[in-house]
Amino acid sequence: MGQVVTKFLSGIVWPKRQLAILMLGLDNAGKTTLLYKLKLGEKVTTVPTIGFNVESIQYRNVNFTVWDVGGQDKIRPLWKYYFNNAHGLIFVVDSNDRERLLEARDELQKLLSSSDLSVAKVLVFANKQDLPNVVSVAEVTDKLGLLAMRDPQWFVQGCCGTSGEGLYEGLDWLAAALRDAL
Ligand SMILES: Nc1nc2c(ncn2[C@@H]2O[C@H](COP(=O)(O)OP(=O)(O)OP(=O)(O)O)[C@@H](O)[C@H]2O)c(=O)[nH]1
Ligand SMILES: [Mg+2]
Repeated sequence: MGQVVTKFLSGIVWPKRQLAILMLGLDNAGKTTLLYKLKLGEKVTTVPTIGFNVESIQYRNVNFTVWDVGGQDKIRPLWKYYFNNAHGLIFVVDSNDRERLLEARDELQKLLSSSDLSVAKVLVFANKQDLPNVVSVAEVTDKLGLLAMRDPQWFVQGCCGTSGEGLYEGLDWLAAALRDAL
């Protein structure tokens, strides 16, 4: 009974914040893996996403609605249909895919220069940090051209979508950075 009352009261005193997050990145970056690690706490077997997945993730006092959209080059033109009302962007990079870091940079820069996407904050997940020949978080930051960018505010978090390492640190930054959003 006491627990029920406490839960009820905490809902009144600290209502849950709702944040809509768009998650994009090249194909094979690990977006869907990361989404379901956060949602289910386990590593799922994925297939390339044709279309999107959407899940709500409760973390601390925030309800994140995360839209994970397929990243294959042929379907990237569809990203713009998901821009509406996103508070923040999560851009996922395969840190083990050196050859495609420039392609990732081009896609990210295109997104951020689009007048249709008006996100205030960008969290970059430098994913697959468990692999042996991975590019460091500092190098990912440099290669994506972020150092010269002030607006929107960004943060790069190293992570491993399969083990979950780093994922909640990223969400902590996003929740704090978007504190005034809603
Ligand atoms: N070693 C390692 N593999 C990962 C990690 N995250 C994802 N993967 C693997 O990378 C592959 C692609 O993952 P997905 O989550 O399907 O990639 P995606 O970004 O959703 O790809 P699209 O849907 O095509 O845009 C899968 O085989 C995952 O198991 C990670 O942190 N480390
Ligand atoms: Mg996917």
